[in-house]
Amino acid sequence: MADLTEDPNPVLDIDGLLINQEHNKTQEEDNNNSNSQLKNKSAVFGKDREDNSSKNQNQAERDMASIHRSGSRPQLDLSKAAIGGNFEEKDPTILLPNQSDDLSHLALDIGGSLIKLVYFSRHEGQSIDDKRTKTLKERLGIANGTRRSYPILGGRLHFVKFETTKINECLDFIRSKQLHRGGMDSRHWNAEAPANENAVIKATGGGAFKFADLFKERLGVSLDKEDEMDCLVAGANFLLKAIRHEAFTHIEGRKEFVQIDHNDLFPYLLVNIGSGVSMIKVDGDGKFQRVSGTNVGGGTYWGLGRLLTKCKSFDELLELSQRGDNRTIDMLVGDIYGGMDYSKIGLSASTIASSFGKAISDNKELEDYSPEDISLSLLRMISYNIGQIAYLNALRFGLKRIFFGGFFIRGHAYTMDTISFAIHFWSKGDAQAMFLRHEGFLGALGAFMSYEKHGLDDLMVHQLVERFPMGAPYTGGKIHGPPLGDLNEKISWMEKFVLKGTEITAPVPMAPPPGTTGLGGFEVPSSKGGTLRSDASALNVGVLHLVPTLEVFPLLSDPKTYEPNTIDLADHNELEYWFTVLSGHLPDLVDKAVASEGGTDDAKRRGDAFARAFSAHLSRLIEDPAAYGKFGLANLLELREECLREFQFHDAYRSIKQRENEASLAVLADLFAELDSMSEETRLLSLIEGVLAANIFDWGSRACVDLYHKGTIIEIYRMSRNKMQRPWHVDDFDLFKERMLGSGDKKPQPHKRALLFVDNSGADIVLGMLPLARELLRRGTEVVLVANSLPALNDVTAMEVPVIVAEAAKHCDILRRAAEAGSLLVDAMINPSDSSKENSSSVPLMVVENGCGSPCIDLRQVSSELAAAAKDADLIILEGMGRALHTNFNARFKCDALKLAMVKNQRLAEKLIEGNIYDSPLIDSVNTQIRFQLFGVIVMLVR
Ligand SMILES: CC(C)(COP(=O)(O)O)[C@@H](O)C(=O)NCCC(=O)O
Ligand SMILES: [Mn+2]
Repeated sequence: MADLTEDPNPVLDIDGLLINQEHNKTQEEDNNNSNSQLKNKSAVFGKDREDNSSKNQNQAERDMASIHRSGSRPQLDLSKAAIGGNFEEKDPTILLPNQSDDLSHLALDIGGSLIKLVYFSRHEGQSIDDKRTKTLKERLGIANGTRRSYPILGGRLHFVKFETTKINECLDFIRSKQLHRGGMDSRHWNAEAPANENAVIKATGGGAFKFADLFKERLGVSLDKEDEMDCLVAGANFLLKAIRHEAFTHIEGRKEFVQIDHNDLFPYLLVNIGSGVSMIKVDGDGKFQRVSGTNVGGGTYWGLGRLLTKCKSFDELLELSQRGDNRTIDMLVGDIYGGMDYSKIGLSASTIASSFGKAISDNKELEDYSPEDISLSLLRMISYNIGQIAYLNALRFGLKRIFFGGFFIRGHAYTMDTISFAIHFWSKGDAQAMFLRHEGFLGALGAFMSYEKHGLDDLMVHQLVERFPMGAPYTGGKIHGPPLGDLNEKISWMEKFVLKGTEITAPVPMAPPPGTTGLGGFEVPSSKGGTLRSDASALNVGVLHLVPTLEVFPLLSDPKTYEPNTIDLADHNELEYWFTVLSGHLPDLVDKAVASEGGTDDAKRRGDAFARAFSAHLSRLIEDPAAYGKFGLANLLELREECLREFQFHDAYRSIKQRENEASLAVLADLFAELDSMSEETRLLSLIEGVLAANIFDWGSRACVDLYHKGTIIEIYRMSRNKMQRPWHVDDFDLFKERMLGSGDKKPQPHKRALLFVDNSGADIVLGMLPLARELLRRGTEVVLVANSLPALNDVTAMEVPVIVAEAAKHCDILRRAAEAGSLLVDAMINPSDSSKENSSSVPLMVVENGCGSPCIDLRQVSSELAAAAKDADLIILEGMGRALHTNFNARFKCDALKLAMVKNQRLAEKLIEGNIYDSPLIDSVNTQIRFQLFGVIVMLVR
C-alpha cells in the first residue's frame, strides 16, 4: 500500500493548509504539523478519518488529477502500475512504483560579479478529506471526476545570489540543500543518496562555461548552457505576466508599482545592463530581436571607477556615489550660463551639460577630487547614456514601454532616477522607464524556464503568493552565511545577527525621501553617511509560493480593477501610524503566543525571535515602504501572522478562543429564545445589531482589549447591542430589510445561497453570525460559513466551525437540520448519502475554508472550495474590520453584498466615516462611566 507521506504527487489537494510555513523548516516539522492538523480534524468528528480506505481514495484522486495534467507536465511512468486496496472501490488507488518526480529544481545565472540561483522546493499537499469535505465537495460539484485538475505542482520558488568570487560558498549552499540532486523526489533530499551520474543543471551567463568543470568536480553535475538572451526574455516575460506589480517606475526618489495588462504586454524594449548593455525588442514568448546595445555599461562604471577611486568592489563604488556631489566635476548648464537655465531648449541650470566637464578647466589632479564625487559623476554619465540610447531604440521601433534589468541597477535610486529622467526628457513624457523587482534574476529564471517540465508556464497570477520569511541566512535574497538546517539554527543566527548590530533591522536601509534628487536626479544626493550599504535600496525579493488551488473569487464584479487594500502604506503617515500601533501590540502578542505553547523556555526563545523578526520587517518598511512591493495594511497584518507561523506559533489565541466559545455557547439558548419572541422586523434589526455588537470581541484591537476588563462577554455584548442606535454611519439596513421581508406590495425575495465570511471566535460567531445564519436558513436560504484556513488573531478557522455549529445545534432545530443537510454533523449520520436524501427538504448549512490565514481577505486568491461555493451564491456577507473595512471596503460584487463592521479603531473611524468621530455611537462601559468614543458601525449593502 502506498504511504501517503511518500506520495510523490503533492499537487493536488492542499485544501487543509493552503499557506505553509517557511521553507527551511525540516521535513519532520512539516509532517508534525500536518499530523496535528489532522488530529484536530479527527477530534472534531470524533473518529479517526485517516483510515486506509480514505488514504486510498485520496491517492486515487491524486492519481486522477495527475493523469489530467497538461502535456507540459512530467509524464506518468505507468510501468508496473497496479491497483492498490479494494478493487470494488469507486476510485481505487493506482500504484505507480516507477513514477519518479523528475521535477527540475535549480537553475543558475553565473555572471561576472554575481551568481544568481533560482530553485524550486516542493511542499507537501495536505489532504484533509473526511466525510464532511467529501460530501461538501460533491454538493459543490468539485468531487471526484469533476474536480479540477491542477496543471502544476505546489511549491516554492526561491531567489538567492552570491558574489561570483565566493563561488565556493555557492557550491556549499547547493550541496547542503541537495539542489543538484534535482532528479529525485525533493521531499526525500538526502545527503546519503548517491549523486545522479547524469544530473544536469541549467545555467546561463558566462560562468556557465567558465565554471563548468568546477561544478562537475565539486558536485558531479554538468551545466547545460542556455542562451543568455533567450533566458533574459523568458524570465522577463514570466515575471511581467505572473507577478502582480512586478514593474515600477522610479521618478525623483519615488517608486510607483505598475500593473501591466497581460494582454497588452508586447511589444516592449528590454534593456539588460550587465557589464555591457543589450537592448532587446520583445514581441512575444520566445519572439525577440537584439536591436542594439552599448559597450558603455556596468563594466565601464566598475572598471573606470576602480581606476579612478581605487575602490575594491562594485558595491563599494556604488556606496561611495551615495555621498558624492557630481557638481564638483560635471559641467552643468548653469556653469555655462552664469547660473541661469537655458530655458529655450528646456534645460535647467542643474542639468549636466558635460560629464566630467569641469575637470578640463580646473587646475586639479585626480587626487584633488573626492572618490565620492567621481563615483557619482561616473554613475550618472553611464546611466544617462544608457537611458538615452534606450530611448532612441524605443523611438526607432515605436515602443512605449522600456523595462530595465540586470545587475547594474541593483535597486539603486540615483541610477533609476537618472535613467527615468533621460527617457522622460527625450520622449517628452511619451515613453516610460520601468524597473523590475526581480531585476537581477531574469536570466536565472529564464534558465529555470528552459527545463522542459518546469510547469511555470501554466501559472496564473492568482496562484502565486509572495512571502517574506526572515529567511536567514539570506535576507533580501543575498547570502550572508552558511545555510541553516532548522529553526533552532535560524534563531541562533538571528540572535547573533541582531546582537552584532543593526544589520537585520536594516539589511538594506535608506530610501531617499521624495524629491531629494530634484529634477531628473541631478541635485546632490541626500546622504545617510555610514549607514549606507552597497545594496542600499535593493528591494526585498521574497519566496514565491505556488499554490495551484487558489482562484479568483468568481463574484467580484471586476477582478481587474479590484484592489483589496483600503489603506495603502505607500502613504508615509499611514505607515507610521500602523507601525506605531503594531509595535505597541507586539509585547502582548508575544506573551499570548508564548503562553499558547505552554510558556516553555523554547517557546520564550521563539517568541523573542518572532518579535525581532517582525520588528525588523517593520523597520525595513519604515525605511522603504516599497521594499516588499506594493504593500497595504492587509499585507502587513498577514505578514505578522506569517511571521508567527515562521517561528512555529500556530495558534497564539487558542485558549482565549476556546474560553470565549464556551462562554458564548452557554448563553446562546437564551439569545435564541429572546430573538424568537420578537416580531420579524425587530428580530432582523436585532440580528444585525447583534453581529455588530459581537464583532467588538477582537483581540487585535487595543481599544477592545481594554474593554474586556469592564464586564463579562454577555454583558459587553448586550451593552454594545443596546447602544446601536440608528442611523448608523453607513446605513443600508432598510434596503436589506425590504429584500428580506418585503414591503407594501413587494414580496420577500429570499436569497438562494448566502456566503457568510465569519470573523472572530466566541461571541462574534456564536452570538452574532450564527443567529443571522439561522434566520437566513429559516427563510430558505442556503448558508455557507466561510472561515479562515489558518488561524489569525482570534479569528475562527474552518476547522473549528463545525464543532461550534454542533454545539449550537443542540439548542436549535433549524441549525441542527441544516447542519445535518450540509453534512456538518457527520457523527449524527448513518451514511452521508442517505442522510442528504433524508434532509433534502432542509436547506443546508455548510462550511468552507477561505484559503487564507490573515484577518483580512484578498478576494483574488481564495480556495477552490470557496470559489465553487460562490457559483450559486447570490448574497455575500462580509463581517468584521479586517474583511469589510481594511480590505474590500471598496469592493463591488455581481450579487448583493452586505458589509457589517464595528469600527474599532480611531483612525479608521476618521478616515472611512469621514465625520467627527465623536458623532459615533458612544458605548458606555458597564461598570464605570468611561466612555469609548471611537466606535462607529457600518452596514453597507452593495452590488
Ligand atoms: C486586526 C483587526 C483588523 C481585526 O479586526 P476584525 O476583523 O476581527 O474585526 C483589527 O483588530 C485592527 O485593525 N486592529 C488594529 C489595531 C488597533 O486598532 O489597535
Ligand atoms: Mn478578526
